[in-house]
Amino acid sequence: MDGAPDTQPTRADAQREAVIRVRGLTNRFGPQVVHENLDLDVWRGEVLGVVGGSGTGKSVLLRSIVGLNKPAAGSIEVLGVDVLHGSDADRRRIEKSWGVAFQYGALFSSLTVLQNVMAPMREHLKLSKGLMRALGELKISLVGLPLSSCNKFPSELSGGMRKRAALARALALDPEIVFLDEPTAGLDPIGAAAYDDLIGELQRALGLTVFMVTHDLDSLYAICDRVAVLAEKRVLVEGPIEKMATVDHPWVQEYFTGPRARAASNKGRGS
Ligand SMILES: Nc1ncnc2c1ncn2[C@@H]1O[C@H](COP(=O)(O)OP(=O)(O)OP(=O)(O)O)[C@@H](O)[C@H]1O
Repeated sequence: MDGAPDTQPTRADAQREAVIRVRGLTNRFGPQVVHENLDLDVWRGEVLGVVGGSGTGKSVLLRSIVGLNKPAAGSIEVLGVDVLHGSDADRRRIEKSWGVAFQYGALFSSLTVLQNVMAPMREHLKLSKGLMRALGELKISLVGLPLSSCNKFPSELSGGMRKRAALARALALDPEIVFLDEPTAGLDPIGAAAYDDLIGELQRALGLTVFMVTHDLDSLYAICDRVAVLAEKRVLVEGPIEKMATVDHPWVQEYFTGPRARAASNKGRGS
């Protein structure tokens, strides 16, 4: 490994549309530098898996893109809008184009599932209550939750159901891009596989672009079109998962060629 980022644009890249374009991103917390000069493109319609060791800044990257963390330097464009310096109107417009499901759901605990899903509609759309309710129920069905869960509070749901409810809320405004932070963390293997299937199905049916922070090798093999590895404060390497085993870097080697990776790879190929 010569240490150079393996992110040189190819001719195929030039033909794809970057719905997210991150350039020269630097994030610091006091003396700690989390990202330094990080570049990343996310292509329309892909499922991108963002991986890396603990503390490499996967969540900080996600939070920077959706405007919840102010970087020290760099630029971030989502659907052509400058997320860091755009006008308030641009920001509101762009916020309607994405949905975010955080690791622990981050649902409003005092609202029911349906009220949670309706919350972004109340904020961004001028719709009658009846219409919001109908759309909310539709999103709840779409993620495979029974309609009986509409009137439950988050504390009355299982962990897996909470994740689905968070996904329903992320889909509330018919977004083009969905951000998922460790969507299968804490789920049992069957629940995690079912959640992966759901994401894959929704991505295809709705034409979503999915930015997924994950540690889950099964998810990477099952649904990700491309993987971006965060290491050494930047995107060290990106590309199809098959490429990762050839990358000469200790963390990448350990992660992508260990026994868990081999098992996930076999599962992903259906063998
Ligand atoms: N608001 C903050 N204030 C100070 N430090 C922070 C803040 N947010 C994140 N950090 C630090 O930035 C680093 C990257 O955090 P981040 O949560 O992005 O890591 P991660 O790659 O998602 O890790 P994990 O896989 O363990 O979830 C960590 O060292 C974390 O402590």
